[in-house]
Amino acid sequence: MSKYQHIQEEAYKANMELPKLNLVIFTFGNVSAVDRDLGVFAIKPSGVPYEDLSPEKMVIVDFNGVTVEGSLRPSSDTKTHAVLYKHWDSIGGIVHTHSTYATAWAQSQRDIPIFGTTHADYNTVDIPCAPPMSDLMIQGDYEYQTGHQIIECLREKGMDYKEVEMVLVGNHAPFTWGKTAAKAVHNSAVLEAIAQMALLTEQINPEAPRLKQALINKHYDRKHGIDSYYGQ
Ligand SMILES: O=C(CO)[C@@H](O)[C@@H](O)COP(=O)(O)O
Repeated sequence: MSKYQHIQEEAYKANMELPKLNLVIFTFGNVSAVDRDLGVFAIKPSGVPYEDLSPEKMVIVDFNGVTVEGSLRPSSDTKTHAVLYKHWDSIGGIVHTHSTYATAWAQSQRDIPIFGTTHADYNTVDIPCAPPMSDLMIQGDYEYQTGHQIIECLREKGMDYKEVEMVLVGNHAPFTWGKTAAKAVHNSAVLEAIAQMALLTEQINPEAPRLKQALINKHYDRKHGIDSYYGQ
């Protein structure tokens, strides 16, 4: 039994949720799960269809993106995951998809405006869209630079990765994260729903106003505040 079995199983289960939630077709995404004590994460092998996955096929990689265990090549996005784990020390899982609506906002290079309470249940701000990668970044260590582009985007906007657990990368697609791989998948599904609702909102009313601050605070706080009264 591998000493990495627990994160391989966590990553496997989380990856298998992506097609079930209609967040990917073919091999359009990847999930990873980290073990901070061991300094490694388990990630989907590159280009392997979801139906062919198993826990043992999850590749074990260190925070420099170097394979530690596994015979398959890890996801082509491995270095982006590695950079985020290295810089954000409380995240436990990362998801990358090309889910249709979130990706459409990313391709449009637009933050997703906070139009309604669904959005405010999860975030008090517009979902940030990082600028597209420069030629220099693309010609350099592209996936490593993508990680830094995400970190820099949140830093510039004064956002805390512990509060805003989702981002769009301009011209590319979304990345989400969370305390666990399952939470990161949950955040991907939430992001996709918010992205679809925001697009429809703008189509129905191109002048739709952003949600007023009192409602943003009310909805976020009743779910996440110290006086939260959401759920059991
Ligand atoms: O971003 C992309 C493709 O544009 C990749 O994330 C996607 O194809 C998944 O790649 P991997 O199979 O994880 O290497």
